[in-house]
Amino acid sequence: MRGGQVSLDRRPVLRGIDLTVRSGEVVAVLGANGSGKSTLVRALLGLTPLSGGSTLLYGAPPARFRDWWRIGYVPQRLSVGGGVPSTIREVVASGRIARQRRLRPTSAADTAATTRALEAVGLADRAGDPVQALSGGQQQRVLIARALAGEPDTFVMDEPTAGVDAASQQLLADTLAGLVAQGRTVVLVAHELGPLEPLITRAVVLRDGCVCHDGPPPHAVGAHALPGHDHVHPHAEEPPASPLEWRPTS
Ligand SMILES: Nc1ncnc2c1ncn2[C@@H]1O[C@H](COP(=O)(O)OP(=O)(O)OP(=O)(O)O)[C@@H](O)[C@H]1O
Repeated sequence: MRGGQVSLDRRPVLRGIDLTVRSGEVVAVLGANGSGKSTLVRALLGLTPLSGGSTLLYGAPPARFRDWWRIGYVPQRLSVGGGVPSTIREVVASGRIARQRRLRPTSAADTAATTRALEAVGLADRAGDPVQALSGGQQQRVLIARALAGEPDTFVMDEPTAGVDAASQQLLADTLAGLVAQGRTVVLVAHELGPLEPLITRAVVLRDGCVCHDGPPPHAVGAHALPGHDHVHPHAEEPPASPLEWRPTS
Protein backbone atom coordinates (compact mmCIF):
# COMPACT_ATOMS: atom_id res chain seq x y z
CA MET A 1 0.00 0.00 0.00
CA ARG A 2 1.22 3.46 -0.91
CA GLY A 3 -0.31 6.55 0.66
CA GLY A 4 -3.43 4.54 1.52
CA GLN A 5 -6.36 6.66 2.67
CA VAL A 6 -9.81 5.53 3.72
CA SER A 7 -12.74 7.66 4.84
CA LEU A 8 -15.81 6.11 6.43
CA ASP A 9 -18.87 8.27 6.98
CA ARG A 10 -16.75 11.13 5.65
CA ARG A 11 -14.34 10.69 8.53
CA PRO A 12 -10.70 9.90 7.73
CA VAL A 13 -9.91 6.47 9.19
CA LEU A 14 -6.64 5.74 7.38
CA ARG A 15 -4.50 8.80 6.69
CA GLY A 16 -1.77 7.84 4.30
CA ILE A 17 -0.45 4.37 5.03
CA ASP A 18 2.74 3.10 3.43
CA LEU A 19 3.12 -0.61 4.00
CA THR A 20 4.89 -3.31 2.04
CA VAL A 21 4.61 -6.86 3.30
CA ARG A 22 7.34 -9.09 1.99
CA SER A 23 7.12 -12.80 1.40
CA GLY A 24 7.77 -14.83 4.54
CA GLU A 25 7.12 -12.00 6.98
CA VAL A 26 4.84 -12.44 9.99
CA VAL A 27 3.43 -9.00 10.61
CA ALA A 28 1.35 -8.07 13.66
CA VAL A 29 -0.88 -5.03 13.19
CA LEU A 30 -1.38 -3.53 16.62
CA GLY A 31 -2.97 -0.42 18.10
CA ALA A 32 -5.77 0.94 20.22
CA ASN A 33 -9.47 0.37 19.62
CA GLY A 34 -10.56 2.33 16.58
CA SER A 35 -7.02 3.08 15.39
CA GLY A 36 -7.88 1.53 12.00
CA LYS A 37 -6.44 -1.99 12.15
CA SER A 38 -9.42 -3.82 10.65
CA THR A 39 -9.89 -1.10 8.08
CA LEU A 40 -6.23 -1.42 7.10
CA VAL A 41 -6.33 -5.16 6.48
CA ARG A 42 -9.60 -4.84 4.58
CA ALA A 43 -8.18 -2.00 2.49
CA LEU A 44 -4.99 -3.96 1.81
CA LEU A 45 -7.18 -6.64 0.21
CA GLY A 46 -9.43 -4.22 -1.65
CA LEU A 47 -12.47 -5.08 0.52
CA THR A 48 -12.71 -1.47 1.63
CA PRO A 49 -12.09 1.03 -1.18
CA LEU A 50 -9.33 3.60 -0.86
CA SER A 51 -10.15 7.29 -1.12
CA GLY A 52 -6.50 8.00 -1.88
CA GLY A 53 -3.31 6.11 -2.61
CA SER A 54 -3.09 2.58 -3.98
CA THR A 55 -2.75 -1.01 -2.93
CA LEU A 56 -1.39 -3.97 -4.88
CA LEU A 57 -1.78 -7.70 -4.29
CA TYR A 58 1.13 -9.61 -5.72
CA GLY A 59 1.64 -6.67 -8.05
CA ALA A 60 -1.98 -6.27 -9.19
CA PRO A 61 -4.65 -3.80 -8.08
CA PRO A 62 -7.44 -5.71 -6.26
CA ALA A 63 -9.92 -5.21 -9.14
CA ARG A 64 -7.54 -6.96 -11.52
CA PHE A 65 -6.18 -9.53 -9.10
CA ARG A 66 -7.17 -13.06 -10.11
CA ASP A 67 -5.15 -15.38 -7.89
CA TRP A 68 -7.42 -15.18 -4.85
CA TRP A 69 -6.40 -18.67 -3.79
CA ARG A 70 -3.07 -17.13 -2.78
CA ILE A 71 -4.72 -15.22 0.07
CA GLY A 72 -6.54 -16.70 3.04
CA TYR A 73 -8.56 -14.04 4.81
CA VAL A 74 -9.93 -14.56 8.31
CA PRO A 75 -12.50 -11.83 9.05
CA GLN A 76 -13.29 -10.72 12.53
CA ARG A 77 -16.60 -12.49 12.85
CA LEU A 78 -18.60 -15.27 11.26
CA SER A 79 -22.06 -14.25 10.15
CA VAL A 80 -24.52 -17.11 10.05
CA GLY A 81 -27.58 -15.12 9.08
CA GLY A 82 -29.87 -15.93 6.19
CA GLY A 83 -31.44 -18.98 7.71
CA VAL A 84 -29.46 -21.45 5.63
CA PRO A 85 -27.88 -23.95 7.99
CA SER A 86 -24.28 -24.86 7.21
CA THR A 87 -22.16 -27.50 8.79
CA ILE A 88 -18.66 -26.78 10.02
CA ARG A 89 -17.28 -28.92 7.19
CA GLU A 90 -19.26 -27.00 4.56
CA VAL A 91 -17.94 -23.65 5.75
CA VAL A 92 -14.37 -24.95 5.93
CA ALA A 93 -14.67 -26.58 2.50
CA SER A 94 -15.75 -23.21 1.05
CA GLY A 95 -12.13 -22.17 1.61
CA ARG A 96 -11.31 -24.31 -1.45
CA ILE A 97 -13.58 -22.35 -3.79
CA ALA A 98 -10.90 -19.96 -5.03
CA ARG A 99 -8.83 -22.99 -6.03
CA GLN A 100 -11.61 -24.75 -7.90
CA ARG A 101 -12.39 -24.33 -11.53
CA ARG A 102 -15.96 -23.53 -12.32
CA LEU A 103 -18.22 -26.60 -12.22
CA ARG A 104 -15.35 -28.85 -11.33
CA PRO A 105 -16.42 -31.42 -8.73
CA THR A 106 -14.76 -31.57 -5.34
CA SER A 107 -11.51 -33.51 -5.66
CA ALA A 108 -9.73 -35.81 -3.26
CA ALA A 109 -7.23 -32.99 -2.69
CA ASP A 110 -10.07 -30.65 -1.67
CA THR A 111 -11.45 -33.20 0.78
CA ALA A 112 -8.02 -33.94 2.24
CA ALA A 113 -7.20 -30.23 2.69
CA THR A 114 -10.54 -29.64 4.38
CA THR A 115 -9.96 -32.54 6.76
CA ARG A 116 -6.43 -31.34 7.58
CA ALA A 117 -7.76 -27.85 8.30
CA LEU A 118 -10.47 -29.21 10.59
CA GLU A 119 -7.84 -31.20 12.47
CA ALA A 120 -5.55 -28.18 12.74
CA VAL A 121 -8.19 -26.27 14.68
CA GLY A 122 -9.39 -29.25 16.70
CA LEU A 123 -12.86 -29.45 15.14
CA ALA A 124 -12.60 -32.67 13.13
CA ASP A 125 -14.90 -34.53 15.48
CA ARG A 126 -17.59 -31.85 15.13
CA ALA A 127 -17.42 -31.46 11.35
CA GLY A 128 -21.10 -32.30 10.86
CA ASP A 129 -22.39 -29.84 13.46
CA PRO A 130 -24.15 -26.66 12.34
CA VAL A 131 -21.94 -23.58 12.72
CA GLN A 132 -24.89 -21.73 14.20
CA ALA A 133 -24.57 -23.85 17.34
CA LEU A 134 -20.96 -22.85 18.00
CA SER A 135 -19.62 -20.33 20.47
CA GLY A 136 -17.86 -17.20 19.18
CA GLY A 137 -14.43 -18.71 19.79
CA GLN A 138 -15.38 -21.92 18.02
CA GLN A 139 -16.74 -19.95 15.06
CA GLN A 140 -13.43 -18.11 14.93
CA ARG A 141 -11.67 -21.48 14.65
CA VAL A 142 -13.99 -22.39 11.75
CA LEU A 143 -12.93 -19.20 9.95
CA ILE A 144 -9.28 -20.02 10.56
CA ALA A 145 -9.84 -23.55 9.24
CA ARG A 146 -11.55 -22.14 6.14
CA ALA A 147 -8.44 -20.07 5.41
CA LEU A 148 -6.13 -23.03 6.10
CA ALA A 149 -8.17 -25.25 3.76
CA GLY A 150 -7.41 -22.96 0.84
CA GLU A 151 -3.66 -23.57 1.33
CA PRO A 152 -2.88 -19.93 0.50
CA ASP A 153 0.54 -18.30 0.30
CA THR A 154 -0.52 -15.44 2.55
CA PHE A 155 -2.79 -15.41 5.57
CA VAL A 156 -4.52 -12.18 6.53
CA MET A 157 -6.17 -12.66 9.90
CA ASP A 158 -8.23 -10.14 11.81
CA GLU A 159 -7.93 -11.03 15.47
CA PRO A 160 -7.69 -14.77 14.93
CA THR A 161 -7.38 -15.50 18.62
CA ALA A 162 -10.10 -13.18 19.97
CA GLY A 163 -12.34 -15.22 22.23
CA VAL A 164 -10.43 -18.42 21.46
CA ASP A 165 -9.43 -20.64 24.38
CA ALA A 166 -5.77 -21.03 25.35
CA ALA A 167 -5.40 -24.58 24.00
CA SER A 168 -6.81 -23.58 20.60
CA GLN A 169 -4.55 -20.51 20.50
CA GLN A 170 -1.57 -22.78 21.01
CA LEU A 171 -2.85 -25.12 18.28
CA LEU A 172 -3.10 -22.15 15.91
CA ALA A 173 0.39 -20.96 16.85
CA ASP A 174 1.81 -24.43 16.18
CA THR A 175 0.01 -24.65 12.84
CA LEU A 176 1.16 -21.19 11.78
CA ALA A 177 4.72 -21.95 12.88
CA GLY A 178 4.76 -24.90 10.47
CA LEU A 179 3.35 -22.79 7.64
CA VAL A 180 5.79 -19.95 8.31
CA ALA A 181 8.66 -22.45 8.27
CA GLN A 182 7.46 -23.38 4.77
CA GLY A 183 7.71 -19.72 3.73
CA ARG A 184 4.09 -18.61 4.06
CA THR A 185 3.36 -14.96 4.83
CA VAL A 186 1.12 -13.83 7.68
CA VAL A 187 -0.49 -10.48 8.47
CA LEU A 188 -2.55 -10.53 11.62
CA VAL A 189 -4.42 -8.03 13.74
CA ALA A 190 -4.06 -8.75 17.42
CA HIS A 191 -4.56 -7.29 20.83
CA GLU A 192 -3.04 -10.12 22.76
CA LEU A 193 -0.37 -11.95 20.83
CA GLY A 194 -0.21 -14.76 23.39
CA PRO A 195 1.33 -17.92 21.91
CA LEU A 196 1.65 -16.18 18.53
CA GLU A 197 4.24 -13.76 19.87
CA PRO A 198 7.36 -15.84 19.09
CA LEU A 199 6.29 -16.04 15.44
CA ILE A 200 6.03 -12.29 14.88
CA THR A 201 8.86 -10.82 12.81
CA ARG A 202 7.51 -7.30 12.51
CA ALA A 203 5.10 -5.06 14.38
CA VAL A 204 3.11 -2.31 12.67
CA VAL A 205 1.37 -0.12 15.23
CA LEU A 206 -1.43 2.23 14.21
CA ARG A 207 -2.52 5.36 15.98
CA ASP A 208 -5.40 7.44 14.62
CA GLY A 209 -5.08 5.94 11.17
CA CYS A 210 -1.31 6.46 10.88
CA VAL A 211 1.59 4.07 11.35
CA CYS A 212 3.37 5.15 14.54
CA HIS A 213 5.76 2.18 14.78
CA ASP A 214 7.02 -0.21 12.13
CA GLY A 215 9.81 -2.56 13.04
CA PRO A 216 10.85 -5.55 15.04
CA PRO A 217 8.48 -6.42 17.85
CA PRO A 218 9.84 -5.89 21.33
CA HIS A 219 10.29 -9.38 22.69
CA ALA A 220 8.59 -10.88 25.70
CA VAL A 221 6.51 -7.86 26.47
CA GLY A 222 3.32 -8.51 24.55
CA ALA A 223 1.18 -6.10 22.61
CA HIS A 224 0.30 -4.06 25.67
CA ALA A 225 3.79 -2.64 25.95
CA LEU A 226 3.89 -1.35 22.40
CA PRO A 227 3.45 2.31 21.59
CA GLY A 228 -0.12 3.26 20.94
CA HIS A 229 -1.58 0.36 22.84
CA ASP A 230 -4.68 1.34 24.68
CA HIS A 231 -7.02 -1.48 23.96
CA VAL A 232 -9.88 -2.19 26.23
CA HIS A 233 -11.97 -4.92 24.78
CA PRO A 234 -12.88 -6.82 21.63
CA HIS A 235 -15.96 -5.74 19.67
CA ALA A 236 -18.87 -7.08 21.60
CA GLU A 237 -21.38 -4.66 20.13
CA GLU A 238 -20.21 -4.61 16.55
CA PRO A 239 -22.37 -6.24 13.91
CA PRO A 240 -20.81 -9.37 12.45
CA ALA A 241 -18.95 -9.21 9.16
CA SER A 242 -20.21 -11.57 6.50
CA PRO A 243 -17.94 -14.51 5.68
CA LEU A 244 -19.48 -14.51 2.23
CA GLU A 245 -18.50 -10.98 1.28
CA TRP A 246 -15.06 -12.08 0.29
CA ARG A 247 -15.35 -13.78 -3.05
CA PRO A 248 -12.93 -14.30 -5.87
CA THR A 249 -13.86 -11.84 -8.58
CA SER A 250 -12.84 -13.99 -11.52
N1 LIG B 1 -18.50 0.93 8.42
C1 LIG B 1 -18.05 1.99 9.10
N2 LIG B 1 -18.65 3.19 9.01
C2 LIG B 1 -18.18 4.24 9.69
N3 LIG B 1 -17.12 4.22 10.51
C3 LIG B 1 -16.50 3.04 10.66
C4 LIG B 1 -16.92 1.86 9.96
N4 LIG B 1 -16.10 0.85 10.31
C5 LIG B 1 -15.21 1.38 11.17
N5 LIG B 1 -15.44 2.68 11.38
C6 LIG B 1 -14.66 3.57 12.23
O1 LIG B 1 -13.35 3.59 11.75
C7 LIG B 1 -12.42 3.61 12.82
C8 LIG B 1 -11.44 2.47 12.70
O2 LIG B 1 -12.15 1.25 12.84
P1 LIG B 1 -11.42 -0.14 12.79
O3 LIG B 1 -12.46 -1.20 13.01
O4 LIG B 1 -10.58 -0.22 11.57
O5 LIG B 1 -10.45 -0.03 14.04
P2 LIG B 1 -9.67 -1.17 14.83
O6 LIG B 1 -8.32 -0.62 15.11
O7 LIG B 1 -9.75 -2.45 14.08
O8 LIG B 1 -10.49 -1.23 16.17
P3 LIG B 1 -10.76 -2.45 17.16
O9 LIG B 1 -9.51 -2.68 17.91
O10 LIG B 1 -11.87 -1.96 18.04
O11 LIG B 1 -11.16 -3.60 16.28
C9 LIG B 1 -13.25 3.57 14.09
O12 LIG B 1 -13.37 4.88 14.59
C10 LIG B 1 -14.57 3.05 13.64
O13 LIG B 1 -15.61 3.59 14.43
